[in-house]
Amino acid sequence: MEDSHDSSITGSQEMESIGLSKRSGIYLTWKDLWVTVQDKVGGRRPILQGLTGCVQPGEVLAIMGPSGCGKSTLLDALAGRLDSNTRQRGEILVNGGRKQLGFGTSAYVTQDDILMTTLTVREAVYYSAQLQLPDSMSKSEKKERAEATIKEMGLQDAIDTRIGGWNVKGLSGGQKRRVSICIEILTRPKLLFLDEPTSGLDSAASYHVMSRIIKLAQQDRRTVIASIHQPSSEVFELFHNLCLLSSGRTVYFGSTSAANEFFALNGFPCPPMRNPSDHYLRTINQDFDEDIEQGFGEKRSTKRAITLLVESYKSSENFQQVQQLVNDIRLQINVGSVEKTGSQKSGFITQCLVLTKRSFVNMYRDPGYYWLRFAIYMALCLCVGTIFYDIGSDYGSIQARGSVLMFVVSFMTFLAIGGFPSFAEEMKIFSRERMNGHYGVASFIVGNTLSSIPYLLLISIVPGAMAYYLIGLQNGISHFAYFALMLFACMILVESLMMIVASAVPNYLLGIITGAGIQGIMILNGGFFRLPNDLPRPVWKYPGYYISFHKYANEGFYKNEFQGLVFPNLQVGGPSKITGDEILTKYWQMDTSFSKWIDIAIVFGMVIGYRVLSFGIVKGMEKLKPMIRKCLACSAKKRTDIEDE
Ligand SMILES: Nc1ncnc2c1ncn2[C@@H]1O[C@H](COP(=O)(O)OP(=O)(O)OP(=O)(O)O)[C@@H](O)[C@H]1O
Repeated sequence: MEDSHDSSITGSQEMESIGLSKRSGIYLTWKDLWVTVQDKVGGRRPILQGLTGCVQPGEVLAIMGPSGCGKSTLLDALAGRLDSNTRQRGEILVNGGRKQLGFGTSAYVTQDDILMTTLTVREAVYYSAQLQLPDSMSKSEKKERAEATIKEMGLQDAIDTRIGGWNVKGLSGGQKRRVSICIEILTRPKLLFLDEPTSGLDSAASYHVMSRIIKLAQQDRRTVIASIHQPSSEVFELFHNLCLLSSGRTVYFGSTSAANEFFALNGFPCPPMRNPSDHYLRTINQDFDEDIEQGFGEKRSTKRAITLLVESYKSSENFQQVQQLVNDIRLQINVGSVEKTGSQKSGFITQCLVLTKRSFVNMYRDPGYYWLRFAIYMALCLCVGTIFYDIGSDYGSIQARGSVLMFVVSFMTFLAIGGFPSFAEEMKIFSRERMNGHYGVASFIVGNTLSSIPYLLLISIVPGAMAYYLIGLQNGISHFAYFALMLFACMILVESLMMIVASAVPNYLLGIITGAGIQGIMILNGGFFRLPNDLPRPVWKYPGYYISFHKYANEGFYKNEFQGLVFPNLQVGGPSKITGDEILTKYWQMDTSFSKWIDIAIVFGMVIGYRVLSFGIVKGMEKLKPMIRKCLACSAKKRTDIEDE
């Protein structure tokens, strides 16, 4: 049976091999592609083992195989998105050259639907259109493109339905999948990667979605690669070529129509009335190793069946043809010919405005972002206001004022951490959109900052006023204005701190713990629990004291409250009255040589510093990841060369 392998594949491929250089579109080839990860004992475990293949304009390639066989890894490797802990070896060429796939050239639809759950389908796609499509397109053109794409994906009936999340039931899983696809095909990219585009869709929806994607591919000679789990026979037939993997090895690469013949000739004919793709997957799934029925009533173990098929493919004429085609593409395609379809994206100002608006709407609709916090602040301020009600101006009120202000600086600002889960969700969306090049890091930071200002102002003013006037802190609107402004500055600072944490620690539970820990240290260093002069002095006071924003916030709040007031002095032997300035220097050991406005300016300066730092971290990570991967690939290559010698 094995002798007949070559002849079984001959003639089954309908790949182009002549006149490639005259063709437009994207030719993607990969040759001897290996991807490895570190295993538990310090060695390297291969995920992809020497894969070779190609995909051409107008074609849709299906990557299939059992769960964990490396489908997503192959997609990620081809799209240049592998994790930094993986190492890649082999050659991936775009139109015959080592080109970076940029915005407008390629798009990637991830397996998880990371969408803004508070938006409707129309809003999600339209905001995305505004971000991705160039400023040269009018608003109405962008709207039209968004609506046409929604229609293409069969979502017109759900157009005004919210995507839905933990608090609101919205779209079904399959509809969310289609929204994700809509967003990525808005720019009509020349190369499209789809990770499980039909997961969660029923067979009719899968068919319609895939046939629309295939139409898109053929319309403008787009190149499409999709990993797919369990296509129905109708969907399977839509694909032009199939890359069948098992444990990172190629079992079959060639036209979908010839796969049946390949399996039959190797002794695994597809039984009548069975979906061919189900048959292939069952034949090569070794997770539940069972005997596979071979032709003529014979049975073989799955492992043996896979080895046989892999070896058979390697020695087949089909494999030679694929290699030949990969070489032809490399030699004939003009390296510089990567066309960019929508390479022009919206400008910085448009991105900032759209992101501000989108984020503002999301914050308004997501109760977990600010509204819950607003309610808690109201309750807290009512509590603080009643506990410290009408604080008076006797000697005992000095300590009480200090305590209540410290509570405001530490706990009330600490609570800003509560919005972190919602913020982490927004960061996930940012990461997906950023990976696909929809907009820049700076636009995101500006958008997030501007959209949060109205909510933070509201929280500082309304509950703040309730607490301020119930307690009876220093009279005068300018004093209250300073109090509210400093509270606002502290809250936006904590949010900026959490932005840094989220850039470095994307998991929100870990993020909350990290953020809470950092704030705990800062509170301790703020100069209240241990007065400034009593702090240890390794070099110049305790360094944490200067880094902690609580120091400046405390100073600002205290100066605002105490300066201008006079209290009776009950200390034996002292004068009968004590001024606010004396309290600041003697009791609280604060530096009064500069004004409270300097303190607030320092806090606002820290806000800017923190936001710039998060920009730097995100940018740095983006730059660092490819560098690390490049270095690792180089060292892996050197090691292999040495081993070969
Ligand atoms: N960055 C990584 N670090 C460690 N292991 C990884 C990494 N990426 C992938 N793997 C492992 O490689 C194997 C293949 O993973 P991959 O996600 O590519 O499979 P898949 O075929 O897409 O699976 P599924 O169909 O279930 O999504 C899995 O065992 C996975 O755990």
